[in-house]
Amino acid sequence: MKTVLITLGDSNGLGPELVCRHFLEGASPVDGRYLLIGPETALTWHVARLGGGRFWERLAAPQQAASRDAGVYLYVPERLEGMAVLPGVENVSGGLAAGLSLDVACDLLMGRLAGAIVTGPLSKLALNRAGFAFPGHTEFLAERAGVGPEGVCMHLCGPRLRVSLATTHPPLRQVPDLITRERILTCLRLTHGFVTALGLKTPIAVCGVNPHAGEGGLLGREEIEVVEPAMAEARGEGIDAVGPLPADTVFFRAAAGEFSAVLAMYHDQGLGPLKLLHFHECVNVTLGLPFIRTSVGHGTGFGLVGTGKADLGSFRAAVELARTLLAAG
Ligand SMILES: NC(=O)C1=CN([C@@H]2O[C@H](COP(=O)(O)OP(=O)(O)OC[C@H]3O[C@@H](n4cnc5c(N)ncnc54)[C@H](O)[C@@H]3O)[C@@H](O)[C@H]2O)C=CC1
Ligand SMILES: NCC(=O)COP(=O)(O)O
Repeated sequence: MKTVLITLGDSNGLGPELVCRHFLEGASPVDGRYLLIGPETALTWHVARLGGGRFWERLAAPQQAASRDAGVYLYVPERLEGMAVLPGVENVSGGLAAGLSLDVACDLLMGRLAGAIVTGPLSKLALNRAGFAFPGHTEFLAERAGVGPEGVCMHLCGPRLRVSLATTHPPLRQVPDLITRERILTCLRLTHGFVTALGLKTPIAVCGVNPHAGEGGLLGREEIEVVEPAMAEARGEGIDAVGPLPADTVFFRAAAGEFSAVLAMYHDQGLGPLKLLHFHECVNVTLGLPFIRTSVGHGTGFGLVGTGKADLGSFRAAVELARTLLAAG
């Protein structure tokens, strides 16, 4: 049995609350071995508010999980012991909790003491203010896994729409220069591998960079000079890729079932449509890592913490997908 790690993410964000609700409202007995990583104070705050009981067993060292039965375990990194939590408040402590927890998780994953990680949401700003110079989990995990940001592809999936991103979190001004032939090819290979593993056989659609996919060069030349050559190379490898297609209509077609996934060129081009359709059920998967990583599609939702209004769907879907991918080997 392989361990699934669950990092609480920002200790003041929605992560700890969703973890508590997932296990308190979930089926018993627990369907696998889970190791939670983060400050216990964040969990006890929510358990008290929710009126539940303690549902985890505390471990002195995270490596101990590997020899335990199915159940829910908790490891608290030393510096997070007894840490004060301020649910709903974005501060450096929340970023520190997220960063230190992720660090421990990476050691376990790279040491093959766990097979998958489900990450609770973190604040990119708080993470950086706490001294972790990464734009998000994706880049953090890629570096710690030794594949680097160029070796991974951010992918978010829901029941009808699946979207990969050619670029992750750069400022928009930098995007065109980061869309290279190699980058598109890497994302197409990784997306193809993922949709094939899901048993999907329809083509992958590739978005244009410019309005109307450049309109034959009239509205921009990236499609002709970069995207099309990369796609031709991908097709030579047996990847069924269609496009570049105008991004204003491709998602509508994909949601209707025409494509297995859409490769979008940048964050908001792909995630706006995805979240419009699947906000409460989508899962963020990092393709290209040597282990499985899934996450909620939403962020820290500071304003919702402790109100009881947060939807649990995306978190539940993230855990379920991690388990499915783990079972598939
Ligand atoms: N995987 C991760 O760690 C992610 C982290 N973030 C980070 O989260 C922070 C906050 O980002 P925002 O843009 O405000 O996005 P957000 O997803 O936290 O919030 C956007 C809107 O959705 C609502 N919302 C969020 N989660 C919800 C849930 N489970 N149920 C119902 N409503 C929910 C919020 O109340 C807000 O109105 C930022 O620092 C961002 O970078 C954002 C996305 C993913
Ligand atoms: N909008 C997706 C997102 O920001 C995910 O970031 P990451 O923390 O998973 O890298």
